[in-house]
Amino acid sequence: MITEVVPVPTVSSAATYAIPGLLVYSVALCLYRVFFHPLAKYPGPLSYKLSGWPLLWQAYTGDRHIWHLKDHEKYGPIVRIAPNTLSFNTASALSTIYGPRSANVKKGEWYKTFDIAAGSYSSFTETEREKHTIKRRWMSPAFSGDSMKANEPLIINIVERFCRTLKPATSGWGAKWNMSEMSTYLGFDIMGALVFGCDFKSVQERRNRDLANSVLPASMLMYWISYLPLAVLVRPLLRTRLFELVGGNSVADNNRLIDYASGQVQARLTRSEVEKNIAEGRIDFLSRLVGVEDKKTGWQPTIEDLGTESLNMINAGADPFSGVLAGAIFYLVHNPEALQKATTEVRDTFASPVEIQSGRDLNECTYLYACIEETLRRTAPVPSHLPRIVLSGGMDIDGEYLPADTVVGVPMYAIHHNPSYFAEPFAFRPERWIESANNSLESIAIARRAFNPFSIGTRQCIGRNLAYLQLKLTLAHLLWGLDMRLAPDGPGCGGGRLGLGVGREREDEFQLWDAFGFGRDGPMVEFKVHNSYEKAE
Ligand code: HEM
Repeated sequence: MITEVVPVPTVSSAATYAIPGLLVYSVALCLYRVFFHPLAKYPGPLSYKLSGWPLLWQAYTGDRHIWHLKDHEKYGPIVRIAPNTLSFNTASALSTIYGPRSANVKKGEWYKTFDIAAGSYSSFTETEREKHTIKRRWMSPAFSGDSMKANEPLIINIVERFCRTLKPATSGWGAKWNMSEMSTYLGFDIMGALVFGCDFKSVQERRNRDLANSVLPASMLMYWISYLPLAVLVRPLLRTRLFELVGGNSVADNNRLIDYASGQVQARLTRSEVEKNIAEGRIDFLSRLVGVEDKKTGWQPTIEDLGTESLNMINAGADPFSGVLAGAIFYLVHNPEALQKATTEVRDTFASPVEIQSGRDLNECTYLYACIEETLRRTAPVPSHLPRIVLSGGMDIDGEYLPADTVVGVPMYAIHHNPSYFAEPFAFRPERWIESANNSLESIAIARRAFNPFSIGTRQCIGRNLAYLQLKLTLAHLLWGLDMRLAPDGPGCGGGRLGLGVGREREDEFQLWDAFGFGRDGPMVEFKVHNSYEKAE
């Protein structure tokens, strides 16, 4: 009997077909992306049009915001920054994309990786609009005016402790402090107290600094990983040992933070426990969220929802505040005239530190407020895009029709340094926010339209008022009690310098390493006790 021999494909014969096939596919894809793609007509470097890898690299290095600014300077208000992504640098695009509830966009794929390791999406990363509306409703009471008022004494207490830690024991200038580090601990202590009701004292004691120090590296890691073209494949690996081995300390840190948050949730699992806590005066944000049912839909948070949300409040709440505080101190010590004006205003307004609290007097510190606004402009904590994806039906932005699935965004650092909205954008000028003979209401309104450190619209920061309160209270207490100056050997730390990288040359610019919350260092600052501080004690 003759048996028919069926040829078995060998590795080499498979490669004979696969390699040319892959080459043809790649060439066809490149040609399509450059010449036939719906975004083909928009300007941008060729490498951006071909693949998303340049964007990923920029996110990985922390330089993305600088690239966006440079690309807009070179190519104009609309730049194609990845095959499917457009960046806009106009106030009109900002309000079209992020402003109205009816805007035909939702949060992009990027968000689906950021905090999924904790088991659920938070109000920050939820991309589905209806689900987000429910979560936002759920969170709102924690951020209400009443809640702010109830929590203010707690914040003031932690801020006063912070000032006492920085205060030198003698009458001269004291030790130098790295204000990025100290602000990180302050931000963590405040959010730890508000969210979990825990007094970490990481400003004063080293024992809990590991947890505080893990927030930013974990966020920076997840920031660029979420831009991986195949991030969807990475998501299931995020909590595995393999990922810890590959990602190193930042992954381990992220996991430790997740475990801490879920431990706190476990401790409050029943509403009756929570009621007991509240009765005993423990009304932390987490306690407000446990066991609450959405009246309109009947939705109730799962354990994972609670864990992710509390983690999100630490990530989203602590670090942006800390970065902005360090930035404000950087700009004040580098701009003695502004420091002098803000200090005089605070000291003239308040006769003693107990008077420094929310209310009319604090609101009337207009120069202090202008310093905060100017810092938020220069050091927006999310310096690049908040990516939004166009939904079915497409949408018009700045007169351009964009089809569904296009990713769009306005990079904050670029628009905050756009001279069409901010004259001399690289100057620290709090005066630009105050009406005067040299600064009309109209030029302030133009600036305001492009100013969006907390984003705008339905997805804008829920902690905005809390963040302003924290910034005002901290700066007012610091300026009231202490004189501050750049440490004599401090120049160079925190600012730009030649050799630090393209766009990082300005010595008087606080350097940001792009992420959600940004990487930073310095300034190195010394403090001296102001007379009236001594009298008040
Ligand atoms: C200076 C301080 C802060 C800045 C500049 C800031 C900035 C932002 C920005 C730009 C967003 C929008 C993110 C996006 O669209 O992807 C956001 C969202 C958010 N922020 Fe803040 N933030 C600050 C402080 C806080 C604080 C203190 C909290 C309190 C927990 C907080 C909680 C949140 C939450 C929960 C979201 C998600 C909101 C939503 O999508 O509904 N942030 N923040």
